[in-house]
Amino acid sequence: MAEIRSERRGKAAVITVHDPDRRNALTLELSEQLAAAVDDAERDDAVHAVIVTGTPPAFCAGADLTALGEAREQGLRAIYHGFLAVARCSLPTIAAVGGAAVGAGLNLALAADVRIAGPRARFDARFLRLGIHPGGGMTWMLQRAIGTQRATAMTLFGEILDAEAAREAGLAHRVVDGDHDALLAAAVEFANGAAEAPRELLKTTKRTMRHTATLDAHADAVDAEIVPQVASIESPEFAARLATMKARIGGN
Ligand SMILES: C/C=C/C(=O)SCCNC(=O)CCNC(=O)[C@H](O)C(C)(C)COP(=O)(O)OP(=O)(O)OC[C@H]1O[C@@H](n2cnc3c(N)ncnc32)[C@H](O)[C@@H]1OP(=O)(O)O
Repeated sequence: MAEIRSERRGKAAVITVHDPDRRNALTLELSEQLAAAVDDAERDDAVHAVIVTGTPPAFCAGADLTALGEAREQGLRAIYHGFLAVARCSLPTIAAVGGAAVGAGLNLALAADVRIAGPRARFDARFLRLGIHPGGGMTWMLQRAIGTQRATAMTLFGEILDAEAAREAGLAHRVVDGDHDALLAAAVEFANGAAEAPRELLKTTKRTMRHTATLDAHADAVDAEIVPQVASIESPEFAARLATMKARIGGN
């Protein structure tokens, strides 16, 4: 049965698009469930990071082709609802890409902060070859992720990147050898890097990063960081951690 599966692994929420027989193609129902699963994870105070993946062999084959011909603005926006929830998630997000990420499936991968690829990952913009204009913010996300030249190669020239090419382009942060379990284990281990940080601080810092990425001047970034930085120094969480650190290094 096509469904979104959600589980907790330590402080990571693992959200899986599960419809392997149809290569995890996004229906309206799956997109709706995906958005709900991301919202659930954000509401769960035990969750510090969100991992999205697809049941092998594909990551996500994009929009459901059987319904795409009938889709108009509302339908398209409904398909995008799922990966846009990933894109606006306040917690750090990882896409564990084990197979083909095509069209809206590439968007789902791009919506995450970090992509970890398995050896069979393939990143395929596809839209134009299908005769459809890119949507869901792909032209924006892809240029931000890998720059205009590489984004143009994928979008206008149809270049498909395998795992290694994606890593070289900076589209994949890491490539992990092995099967889907190994990929997921690596994604969970990576997510553990966010487990020790205070949850609210993760969220504030992610918000700051989004903002400073839009700034031109270094000095404006210093200004943007100073208020949340002072707030963090005034927090009981910092006082406790500082005391622990001082005790460990032998200070007073
Ligand atoms: C607004 C958004 C627009 C977009 O997202 S544009 C992009 C739309 N997506 C596509 O064009 C991708 C189409 N699919 C593929 O290219 C391939 O598949 C894959 C590379 C993803 C995987 O290849 P392989 O592993 O060889 O699988 P297989 O034999 O092609 O397909 C297996 C079954 O999966 C169904 N399927 C695949 N993609 C979709 C889809 N996007 N929507 C609906 N069904 C899909 C097929 O039909 C078939 O089904 P059956 O076994 O019954 O013949």
